[in-house]
Amino acid sequence: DDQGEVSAVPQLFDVEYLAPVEIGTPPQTLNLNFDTGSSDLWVFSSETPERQQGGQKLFRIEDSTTARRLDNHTWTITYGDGSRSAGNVYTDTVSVGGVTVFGQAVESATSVSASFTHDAASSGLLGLAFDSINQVRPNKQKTFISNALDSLEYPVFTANLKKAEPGNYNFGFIDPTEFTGPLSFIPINATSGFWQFPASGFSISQPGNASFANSTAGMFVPIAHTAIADTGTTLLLLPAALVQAYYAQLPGAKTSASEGGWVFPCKATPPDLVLHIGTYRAVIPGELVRFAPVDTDDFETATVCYGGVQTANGLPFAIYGDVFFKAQFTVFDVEGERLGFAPK
Ligand SMILES: Cc1cc(CN)n(C)n1
Repeated sequence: DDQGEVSAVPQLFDVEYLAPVEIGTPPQTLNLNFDTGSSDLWVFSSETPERQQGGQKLFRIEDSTTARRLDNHTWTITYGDGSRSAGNVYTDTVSVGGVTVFGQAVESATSVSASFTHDAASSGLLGLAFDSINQVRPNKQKTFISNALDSLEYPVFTANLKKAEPGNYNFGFIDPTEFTGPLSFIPINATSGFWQFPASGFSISQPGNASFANSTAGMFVPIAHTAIADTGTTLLLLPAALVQAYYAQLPGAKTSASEGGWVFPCKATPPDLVLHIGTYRAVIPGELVRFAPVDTDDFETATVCYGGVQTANGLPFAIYGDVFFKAQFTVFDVEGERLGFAPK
């Protein structure tokens, strides 16, 4: 029974986490953005127009003896940040950390939007949400994890992302050395195609004082919301009322039209944010909220910092992105349709 592990390498200020994927015969290794918020595996390829390339490593379809065109199938996708891509469909052999799928749908980009062109490090995405939201037509295709599931020792994958250093995704097993406390599982609602779950609100705790989080002093603010677990989103996007109440505890925090979100004085230490998910208390350390310097390119000299917690503007749900996964070890239980969280 298969098990696999791939390193998840953060890009500048943890904007995204890329992991190596082997495609074709002989294998071509591309670094892809593992995205639990979408369900398409797409790559920059020999079909991507040169004017839309920006130095990415390409999947050279003609060099793979096992690539097969999926005739009359195409795809087009638009992500929450407005980025888009589209193209043709092939099947080929795909391996991630030693887990191999034969006949995986590999979506070749014949068009990508500017933000993809300008992201030289990412050769595409590997979707880890549910098959129902795959964007290939006329026949939807399965994700890598869906195709690999029966070959895995356990029908799960895990995310262990880190601040400013590589983390890892594991396939088919839960590594107990990657987390400290007990795993707390909650059921998810997969009908949306996302890893969707309810959260009941938040409390604040002073940095490094998680026990304070459960005391009465860390008052619980009952702002219930629906969330999705999305490793392809950089930040923690929460309901405006919750974000407002959190930053109210941080002197000097304000929204900035020019920066497009909440900013605060870099010298301030943000309080820990404790998200209440069922009985689980997900502590997001304040130092993860100090996401990136704004007025200079390093924390030492910057006076204004951009928040890792921002408002989920106009979205039907909150998005628990990489800031969340840097603080919480997460088990994606595909067969059980559950999420497991643990401190680390
Ligand atoms: C490319 C991309 C992926 C995601 C998250 N699913 N976003 C917001 N952008």
